[in-house]
Amino acid sequence: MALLDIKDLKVHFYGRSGLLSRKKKPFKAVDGISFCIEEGQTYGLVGESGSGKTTTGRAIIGLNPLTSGNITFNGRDLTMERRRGKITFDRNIGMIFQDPYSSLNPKKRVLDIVAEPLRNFERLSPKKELAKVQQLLAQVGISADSIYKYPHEFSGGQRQRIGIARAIALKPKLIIADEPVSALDLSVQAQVLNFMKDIQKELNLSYLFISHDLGIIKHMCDQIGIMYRGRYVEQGSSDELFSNPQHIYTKRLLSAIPVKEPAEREKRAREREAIAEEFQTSYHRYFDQEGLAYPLQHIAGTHYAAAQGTGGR
Ligand SMILES: Nc1ncnc2c1ncn2[C@@H]1O[C@H](COP(=O)(O)OP(=O)(O)OP(=O)(O)O)[C@@H](O)[C@H]1O
Repeated sequence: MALLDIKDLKVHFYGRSGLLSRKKKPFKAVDGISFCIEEGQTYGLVGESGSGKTTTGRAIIGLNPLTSGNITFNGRDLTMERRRGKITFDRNIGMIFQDPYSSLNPKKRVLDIVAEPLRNFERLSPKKELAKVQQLLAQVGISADSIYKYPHEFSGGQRQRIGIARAIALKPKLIIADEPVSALDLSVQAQVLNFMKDIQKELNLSYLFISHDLGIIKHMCDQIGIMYRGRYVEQGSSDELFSNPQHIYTKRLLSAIPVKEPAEREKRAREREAIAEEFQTSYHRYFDQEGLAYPLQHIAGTHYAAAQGTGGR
């Protein structure tokens, strides 16, 4: 059984449709996505800004209410438990946020930041709590004497490590990492990503890795879902999606990845032109009149169709 099983997840926000209108029109931030994450694996959610990636992550962790759909995690139906008011947050799901500069409270010491989940879920004596925080900091490569410092005294990469220490404090099985390195310099990005991989092995963690950067997604993820305006256009293994994309939107995203070699750059520019032409001529096959991606079963031969047992390659 998968560690996390998401079925037909919908998160709609309600706002007024116009200044004079009383009718509330739903904004479908997430509109029926399904995927699974296996233990120890990394699942990447990719898409342009506003495609619904963060909303999906927040819904899974319990920060956004679901409109409909089901979340089964670690053998438990979280949707049902939340509906009955039994739980809001599951201690087995941690979160790493995008911006280590704003996600750590500047007024709190490292000790209080990292100890926060422990204080919410475990009642440790001050001595045990101190030892635990020191051990967590050692695990992420921050010296134990940093506990009384404040976030501004650290570099961006160090702050993200402190965020990771907080995320792993309760030994979660799943971490939702929402653009965890996009606010960092390129050289620091690689360090933090490799560190995330190391700690994944050490703790047998699964990641839901949210990013708009396909290069990073390729480096990190086993399975990938491509989102567009709240829906999936395609999902599959990292190898499949990068070597044989099916949906025109995926092809467009891939063709936009920068390349270093001048000869490759020319080839890529030609591919981009061909894809732009295909996009114009076959748009109706992939998108409805409002420009929304068709539910994927409608596209013959996609990875998604195969995964749903409704046909496919
Ligand atoms: N609480 C809310 N109320 C109304 N609309 C919202 C709310 N939260 C998110 N949205 C809208 O839902 C859409 C999806 O947002 P979301 O942040 O999930 O996208 P994203 O793919 O993560 O983009 P980004 O990479 O820019 O964070 C956006 O249009 C956003 O404005």
